[in-house]
Amino acid sequence: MDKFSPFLLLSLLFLLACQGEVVEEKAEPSSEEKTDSAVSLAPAEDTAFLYAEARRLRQLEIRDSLLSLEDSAWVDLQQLIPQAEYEIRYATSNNFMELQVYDCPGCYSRLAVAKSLMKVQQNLDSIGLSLKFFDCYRPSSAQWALWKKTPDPRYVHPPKQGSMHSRGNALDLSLVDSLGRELDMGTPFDYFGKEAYWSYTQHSEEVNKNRKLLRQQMQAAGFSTIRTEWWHFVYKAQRFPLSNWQWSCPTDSLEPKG
Ligand SMILES: C[C@@H](N)C(=O)N[C@H](C)C(=O)O
Ligand SMILES: [Zn+2]
Repeated sequence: MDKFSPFLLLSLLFLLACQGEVVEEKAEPSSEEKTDSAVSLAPAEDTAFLYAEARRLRQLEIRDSLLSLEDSAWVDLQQLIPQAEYEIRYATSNNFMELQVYDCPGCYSRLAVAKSLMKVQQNLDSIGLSLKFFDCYRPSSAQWALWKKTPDPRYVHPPKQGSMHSRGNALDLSLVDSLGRELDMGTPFDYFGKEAYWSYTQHSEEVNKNRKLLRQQMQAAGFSTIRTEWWHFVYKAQRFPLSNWQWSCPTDSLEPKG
């Protein structure tokens, strides 16, 4: 486990104290248990509870520290929106490149953008749905790689101008139900064709309803769409500078790409 802050340690001590009270209420121990009592610790389930509680407090602490940063700070969306799904496709070979582009998965945005996404997720919580992220911040170098494969501005933003993803302003995402199943949006993510356009009229009622819900939720939180990709959303209130910042990867995830 990570280092504990004094706050966290105090919380744990408090929890341990409470734990003591509960133990006293338990039935008289057997003679065998009495013999062991000098060395016995809390039962396994109590220890698991303490660890879970310590983890929860640590997550709250991380979340609060991220939320106190400046609007342009890079923040990890998995820390701020843990209930969402994350399948960062360019960290796998399951994408239109058929190649792993990122060394490891990461879903980052600017803090201002993340705060709006938190509002979207909060609304979705009340109807049993969640966001599912396919791509978030994308370093400029990765945008060049995508452009080399598909130099078509309808589907990949020219890297010379810079993608909104490389500003930390854009996200590629969909919706999932409470079992993590994607809602039908008519095409897969990164389907480069007319069926992915907002204007395509031949989809089923179900697809139209799902797309409308996604667009309404995102627009209400300050995001705009682009004509050709139902999954791509851009935060409008601020336009951040282009970046080639790279998130760090756990050392054991740095396996050869291919
Ligand atoms: C490549 C696709 N996922 C995407 O994000 N396209 C937009 C237009 C971009 O490259 O910024
Ligand atoms: Zn996009």
